Amino acid sequence: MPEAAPAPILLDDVVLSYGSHRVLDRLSLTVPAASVYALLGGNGAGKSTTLSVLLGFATPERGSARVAGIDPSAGADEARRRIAYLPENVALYEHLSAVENADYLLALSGTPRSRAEIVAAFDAAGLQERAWDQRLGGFSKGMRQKVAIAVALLREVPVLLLDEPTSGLDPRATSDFNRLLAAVRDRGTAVLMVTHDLLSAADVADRIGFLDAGRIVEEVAAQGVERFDLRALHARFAADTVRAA
Ligand SMILES: Nc1ncnc2c1ncn2[C@@H]1O[C@H](COP(=O)(O)OP(=O)(O)OP(=O)(O)O)[C@@H](O)[C@H]1O
Repeated sequence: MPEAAPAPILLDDVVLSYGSHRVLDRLSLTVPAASVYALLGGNGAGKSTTLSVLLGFATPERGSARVAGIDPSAGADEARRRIAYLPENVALYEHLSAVENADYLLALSGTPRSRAEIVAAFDAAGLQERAWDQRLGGFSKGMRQKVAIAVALLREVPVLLLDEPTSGLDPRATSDFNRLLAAVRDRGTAVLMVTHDLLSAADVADRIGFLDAGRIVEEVAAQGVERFDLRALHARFAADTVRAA
């Protein structure tokens, strides 16, 4: 039987300190292809640092990280080519239209696409047609995310990293976003989402991990129709955020 491909996102026993402050403390997590992992935790728990390790901006002093089989601390460019990363506020070119942004970003990443392909991806991401040729200046956070996700879809990367994607989104935009994320997952992408938004995590994640002082203290997987026990999740999350405060 052929060996199963390794999960696109792997952290194994990762330790990382800033000075004497141990920020990631033997952190291990796995995100298989075609799944969404929500990483929850209070302020300072180490969520953004976890993304920095995968992006090759921070190097673990112990343990290992792999992005589609690549060690980001040894080959950051190689790893980043396989990642679409959406920071909390997606950075795009304000004076360019949505299509021009996508065209430019795709050319930069070495994956040029035609206008027809770009607008088809916008359509799939739920960006309304009247926005396609508008400058980004007046776009909401939700619209910017749709442009960025459309670019990610066109790059066909195996890994999507998201930092607080639903902060500042209204409930309708949040639910649109969660639907889009589920569609990206269903195309086979491994999605790691760092968030404080428990409801959104419960809505879209296949697995939720609670990060506290740099280590996963509990992991729960979606099960059955209810998926998660929201009350139990909330109590767990509140315990972590109180400890971090
Ligand atoms: N470059 C850095 N130099 C020194 N300390 C850092 C650096 N980056 C992060 N830290 C510290 O590491 C800890 C974890 O930070 P991190 O940003 O990963 O937390 P977080 O879980 O994303 O928090 P938040 O929810 O507030 O964004 C914090 O105490 C932070 O002050």
